[in-house]
Amino acid sequence: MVSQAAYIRSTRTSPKDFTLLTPPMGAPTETAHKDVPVPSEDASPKNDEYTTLDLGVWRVLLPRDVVSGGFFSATVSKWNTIVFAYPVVSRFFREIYSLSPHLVILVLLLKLWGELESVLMLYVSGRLLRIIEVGLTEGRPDVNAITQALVARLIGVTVTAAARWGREYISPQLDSLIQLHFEDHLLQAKLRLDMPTATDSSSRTQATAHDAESAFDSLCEASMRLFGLVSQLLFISQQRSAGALFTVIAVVRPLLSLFLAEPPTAHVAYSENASYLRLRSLQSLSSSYYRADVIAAGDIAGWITAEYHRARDALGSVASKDVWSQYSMERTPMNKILGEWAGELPTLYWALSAMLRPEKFSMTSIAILQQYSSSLNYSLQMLFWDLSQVGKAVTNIKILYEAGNIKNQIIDGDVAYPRPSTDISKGMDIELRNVCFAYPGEKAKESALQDVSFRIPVGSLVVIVGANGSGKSTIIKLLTRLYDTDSGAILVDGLPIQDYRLADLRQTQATLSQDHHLYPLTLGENIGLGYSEHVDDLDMIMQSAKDGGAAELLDKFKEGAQTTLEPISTAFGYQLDDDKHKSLKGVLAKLEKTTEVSGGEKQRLVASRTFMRFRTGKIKLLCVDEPSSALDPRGEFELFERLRETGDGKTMIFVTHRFGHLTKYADVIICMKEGKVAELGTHKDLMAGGGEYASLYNVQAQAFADSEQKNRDARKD
Ligand SMILES: Nc1ncnc2c1ncn2[C@@H]1O[C@H](COP(=O)(O)OP(=O)(O)OP(=O)(O)O)[C@@H](O)[C@H]1O
Repeated sequence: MVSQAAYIRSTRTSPKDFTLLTPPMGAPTETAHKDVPVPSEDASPKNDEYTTLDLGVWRVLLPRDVVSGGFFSATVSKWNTIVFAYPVVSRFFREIYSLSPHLVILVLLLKLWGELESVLMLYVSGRLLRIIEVGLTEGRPDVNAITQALVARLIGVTVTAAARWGREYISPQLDSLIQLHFEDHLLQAKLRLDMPTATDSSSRTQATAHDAESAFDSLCEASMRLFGLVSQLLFISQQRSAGALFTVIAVVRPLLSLFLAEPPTAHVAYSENASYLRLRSLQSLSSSYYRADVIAAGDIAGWITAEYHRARDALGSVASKDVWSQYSMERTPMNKILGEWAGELPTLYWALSAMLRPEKFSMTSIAILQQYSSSLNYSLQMLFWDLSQVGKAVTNIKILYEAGNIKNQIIDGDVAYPRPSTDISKGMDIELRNVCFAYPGEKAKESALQDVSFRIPVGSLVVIVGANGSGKSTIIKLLTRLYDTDSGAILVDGLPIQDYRLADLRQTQATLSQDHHLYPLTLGENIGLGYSEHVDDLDMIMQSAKDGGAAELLDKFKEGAQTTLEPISTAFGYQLDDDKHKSLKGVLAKLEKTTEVSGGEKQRLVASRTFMRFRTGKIKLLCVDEPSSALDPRGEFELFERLRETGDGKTMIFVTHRFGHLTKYADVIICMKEGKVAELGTHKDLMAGGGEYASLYNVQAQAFADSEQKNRDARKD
């Protein structure tokens, strides 16, 4: 543990001074620092609310209030956290109690017994020792009394073992109830998040349902432990052989350890050490994730190893052990020495008592006192540990409940869509006016869309083309309100898109892109969820599968639409030996197996979901974003034809790189370049213009011409 003095000193000196003045064991010396690129001061975040500390390769940011106030400030702040969190903690307990009152009461009673038992055992053991001592001094042991004490002890031990078994048996049932209850809470909280909020790490909830279970456990343990400790203190201070003075002496050591110990404080840690980061990157290249790439690259294993050794040499002796271990290292041996001295106080007490009042002392008294002091020491240490978990538990409970209140960045509108005056069977009228948009946290110099304007009349077929990164998909994401524009406006049927109720708007849109995934559900559900009210309608599902080109795929599987391709895997093995547990390993391999489909087959399933969506009869806008990269040419042709036929009369937007037959049907082609509309018009107009579109088209046309020429030459030969 870091001493309080060293801890406070770190706040008064610069991080660099701190490292030089009081290097922790194994911490870098200045020479070691020279071997590695030291991050410039400017690179570190600056803030009045925290101070920095360098620990090996790590830079640790510590909250200034805790650092300057040290232990007391940390304790007060923790206490405040707990007191102010009372309403939320009481809601937490009420909810858990309502899940199963009898289980909660039973678990609490069993925990309570665990604490009472330690006091009872102190009493019974002391009594047994005394009876034996009297018997030994008188040369006539009191067999009855000894037997009674032994039986009492045996009963106590038996009840304790039974209570422990009961707790182990019952607690998992309550834990599961708590976990499922809060999993449900988090499920709903997460499902209501919009795209920018869900992908924003600052608003993403860190709590898990498992935290609820641990929080309940920590809070109960801490309360019970406190009860147990108070009972022990009262019991020991009432004993003739101990008394109040001994009780105080016995708790000095654990109390001192609390003052000397570094309280676990909130902190942020990161490493900017280039050699360390390089080591981690190189080490990750051995993972299965990169296996295919590393193999495909030829023999780069030698290069990886050599680079790893170079980075390791450059890192030198700078400690890279985890932050917590380094943070917890003692700066001086004084704390340990003081702690050990304090631990000797009970011995000093009984040694002095034996010298000053020999008539009142015996070996039995010494043994009993030692029992008392070690019992108090243990209970206090455990209580401090439990209390240290209470702050974390309270914080986690607050995070769990706050997950339900996270504000979505996309604000819902209140106008119903479609408006009663519009024709429900027709498409959407769309206009973009000077739209600018940058993704949250985007690192590129230019934003994704800059001053984009165009109009798409009801029922048009629009094709958006352009180079990679030119902003095509971003337009689709704004039209489906996955994101909102930074400036400018998107008008839908003449009104700003933000005015409409999101749920209404989404009901009228169908999107198909290569970003869509298969759900870990049945194939039927994967298609049927395009129209959730008919998720079990097998006829409708099969018809949609036919439209999306997935009907043959469903036929391939024994269980047809009931097949689950990627079930959630729960199988795991533990300490399986290659030779001894061959059959078990075989079972595990079978359990882990998922049914694979090809990339094109996956795209057909996702497309079928879109066709299912059309069956709602509410779709007014179809957005198709390059969904056919893995489809064979016939598959792609058929998909586009069926989409065109199905969506006839609706507004349709296709994003594509392939200048195939779609462009010839297009009412308008929008050609994007570097986030701006470069050109807009029909295929004929744009070809005649000889601009960006014509140049992209000609590259593909040339490739076709070349391959045709090759074929002709080959036939001649
Ligand atoms: N989630 C994101 N976060 C940050 N930047 C993004 C994100 N998605 C896209 N971008 C950036 O926005 C710009 C436009 O991307 P967009 O996906 O719209 O291009 P695109 O024309 O569809 O490209 P492609 O043809 O490769 O699919 C690119 O510079 C891209 O790097």
